[in-house]
Amino acid sequence: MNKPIIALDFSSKQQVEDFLSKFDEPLFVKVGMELFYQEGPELVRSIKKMGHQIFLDLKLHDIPNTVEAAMRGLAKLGVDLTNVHAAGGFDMMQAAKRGLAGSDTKLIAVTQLTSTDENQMHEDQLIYVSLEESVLHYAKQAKRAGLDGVVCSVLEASGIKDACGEEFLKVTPGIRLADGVADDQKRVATPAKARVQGSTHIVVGRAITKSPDPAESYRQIKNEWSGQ
Ligand SMILES: O=C(O)c1cc(=O)[nH]c(=O)n1[C@@H]1O[C@H](COP(=O)(O)O)[C@@H](O)[C@H]1O
Repeated sequence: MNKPIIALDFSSKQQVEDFLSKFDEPLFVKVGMELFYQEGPELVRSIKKMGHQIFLDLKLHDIPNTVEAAMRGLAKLGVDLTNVHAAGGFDMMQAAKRGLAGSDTKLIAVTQLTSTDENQMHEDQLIYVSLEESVLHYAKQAKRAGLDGVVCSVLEASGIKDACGEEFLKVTPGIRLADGVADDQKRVATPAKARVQGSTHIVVGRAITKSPDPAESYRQIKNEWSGQ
C-alpha cells in the first residue's frame, strides 16, 4: 500500500520544518505551488535529503516546447512524481514525458480538478459530456501519451482502473474523514472508499495539516486507507 501523500500547503520552509518535526518516519509529501513559488527547488532538495518521497505538484499547462523545457529542469530535482494538466493536450503531455527522459520521475495528468463539479464543467469549460466521461477521456489520452497515471477524484477511480489498468496510477485528492468538512472540494471521499474504488494513492492536506494533532490524524487516515 502506498503511503498517503501529505500536501504540504504551507508558505515557508520554517512551517514545513515545524510540521515535519511532528513525525518520526519517512513520509510521502506533496510540494505544491504555494510552497514552491516561495521556497523554490532548494526546499525540495532539503526535503529529499530528509528521506521523504516527493510529489512535486506544479500542474504544468503551456505550449509543448515550454513544458518540455520546464520538465527537463524539474527532472534534475529527482522527485518521485510530478504533474501536468491533461487539458494542455496530447502533444503537450508527450512533450512533458520527453522532458523527463532519463529520470525516474513519474508523470501524471490532472483530469478535472476535484474542486469542479459537472455544472461548473458545463458552465466554465463548455464541455457538455458527463464529468465521468470527461475524466475518462483525459485518462485515456494520458495513457496513450505514455504517462504513468492521472489525478482524479475517488469517484472516477474504478472506471479508470477498468479502462487503463491496475498499474496506471490513480492519485486521488479530495480526501476527507467521514465527519470532515469539504471546504472548496466538490468531489470528496473517505480513505476507506478510496481503497475500495481502486485509488493507488490518496492526497491529504487540511485533514492532517490543520488538525490539532497532525501525527494522530495521519495515523488514523493511514489505517483507514490500508484497511486496518
Ligand atoms: O494535483 C493535485 O494534487 C490536486 C488536484 C486536484 O484535482 N485537487 C486537489 O485538491 N489537488 C491538491 O490536493 C490537495 C488537497 O488538499 P485538501 O483539500 O486540503 O486535502 C491540495 O494541495 C490541492 O492542490
